[in-house]
Amino acid sequence: MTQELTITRPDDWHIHLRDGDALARTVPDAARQFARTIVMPNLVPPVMNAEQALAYRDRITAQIPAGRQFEPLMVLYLTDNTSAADISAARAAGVVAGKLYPAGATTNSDSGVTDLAHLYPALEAMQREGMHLLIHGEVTDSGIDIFDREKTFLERSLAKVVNDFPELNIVLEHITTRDAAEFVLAAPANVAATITAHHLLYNRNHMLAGGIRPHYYCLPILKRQSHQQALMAAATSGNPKFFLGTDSAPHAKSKKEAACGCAGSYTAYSAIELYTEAFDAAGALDKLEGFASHFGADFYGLSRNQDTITLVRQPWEMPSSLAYLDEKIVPLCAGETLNWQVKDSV
Ligand SMILES: NC(=O)N[C@@H](CC(=O)O)C(=O)O
Ligand SMILES: [Zn+2]
Ligand SMILES: [Zn+2]
Repeated sequence: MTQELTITRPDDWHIHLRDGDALARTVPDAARQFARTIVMPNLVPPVMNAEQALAYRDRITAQIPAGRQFEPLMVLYLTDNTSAADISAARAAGVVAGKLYPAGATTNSDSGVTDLAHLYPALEAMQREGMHLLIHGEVTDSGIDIFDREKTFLERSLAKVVNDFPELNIVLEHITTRDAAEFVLAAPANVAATITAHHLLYNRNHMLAGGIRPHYYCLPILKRQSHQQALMAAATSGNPKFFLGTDSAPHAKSKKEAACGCAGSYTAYSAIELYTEAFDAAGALDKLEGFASHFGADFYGLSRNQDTITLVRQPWEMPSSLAYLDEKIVPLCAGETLNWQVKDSV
């Protein structure tokens, strides 16, 4: 049995750090493991131009613990009104990607795109400037069952975007279905996907059987076990189209444990340990480094990290809650025993 595993330091290609006082929790948690993170722009109000992205980046970097190397990579929130000029200005400011939220699909997506046709000038500019397109891939049609919204998005929208922008680098974020994994596999090399730790470890039974467990509630929602298995197969396949994106999405305890709870699971506290747990269970620890530390950087055209982290098999208990804003947040796997731990990480 492997007792210790040293890998290139990983990056997180999809994270929600939030803003203001939340950054004191989220930035140190992420920086403990990751060298770089792709920072989601769904703030209130969203990060819609270069100036806002730069100001947000400064608020994040102010929270990096002394002595840590951590680079937030900024993302523009795309709206119906995002212009080619907005894209050029963002690119010039170092923004690496634009994020497509179909309006109403998820947390803070009200300003998102109502019709893809509105986005075509921005997508043309992104393709020209070499800026990546990141997608929350779900339809918002209330007539479509929530468990089918990702699959329907592939058919109704993604196929057309991939076809119309052959030079645009596209990341289908936080995939949750066999259909999405197959779509990405069949697509050209400019289409990739991130996979979360929770979609590898869990399926909808964990959320709904024997009681409703709100901390597993995230979007796109957990699917049936056969989809979980397909995601595990994709993540451990060694195919560089699939890489790590935690989608760690903090919501305070009272907002999760509520009659109408928020969508999002907080995994940043121990994300790499959760992924290691999943890869270990699949007997695929040798595939973790590519997925967590190489393929994302390669897809973004960035150099791989030079330093390493070491994971040790040493059981520990996830705290039942953590300080967050002026209350608490419940990390995924609260109170449970995890087998893997990052060595010397504090
Ligand atoms: N994943 C989630 O359930 N929630 C995310 C938004 C998102 O990534 O869709 C959030 O910002 O809370
Ligand atoms: Zn999303
Ligand atoms: Zn997200």
